[in-house]
Amino acid sequence: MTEQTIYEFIGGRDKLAELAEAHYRRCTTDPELSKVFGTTPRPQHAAHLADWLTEVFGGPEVYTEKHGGHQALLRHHAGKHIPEEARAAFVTAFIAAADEVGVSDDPHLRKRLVAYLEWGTAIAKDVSNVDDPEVLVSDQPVPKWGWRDEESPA
Ligand code: HEM
Repeated sequence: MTEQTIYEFIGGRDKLAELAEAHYRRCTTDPELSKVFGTTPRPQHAAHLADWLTEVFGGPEVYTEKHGGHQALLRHHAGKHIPEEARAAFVTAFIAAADEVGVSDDPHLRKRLVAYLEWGTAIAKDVSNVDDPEVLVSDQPVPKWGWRDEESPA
């Protein structure tokens, strides 16, 4: 039997879309996060985040097909100057959103989600200190995050 991907285990695109929406609501209302995200939601943000998460967690490669892949994601963070408090708040908000929308509390799933978030937010913070998006060049594919350490790029 083929092992389920994290994408399938969570509940596919619909659950990831719910999660992305709940997370993004927190980004524009949380005191630390709204310093970076602002308080006016951008209409496409949650859907694009859901596409990214879909691809990272082993679903269809929709972020690569529709939104420009890894390099595009890096460039979205250029010049945002993300402070450590906001990076940490992003992780906390994502897990709170997962609870809110009823993502499984399976301990291994939750461990892999936190590991992904810590890894991904550290990169976002790092590249956010680059002001010119053109400087951020990547020929890497969108990372895939599996159930085991050796199945992830960290
Ligand atoms: C795992 C880590 C992260 C992922 C997967 C992620 C994902 C994304 C995506 C998909 C976009 C593009 C949205 C669009 O196309 O409209 C984006 C933009 C953005 N991200 Fe992130 N992000 C991460 C970490 C962070 C962190 C830690 C912060 C700040 C605390 C942050 C702040 C922003 C901002 C300010 C934008 C651009 C403005 C906007 O679209 O609302 N991101 N991010």
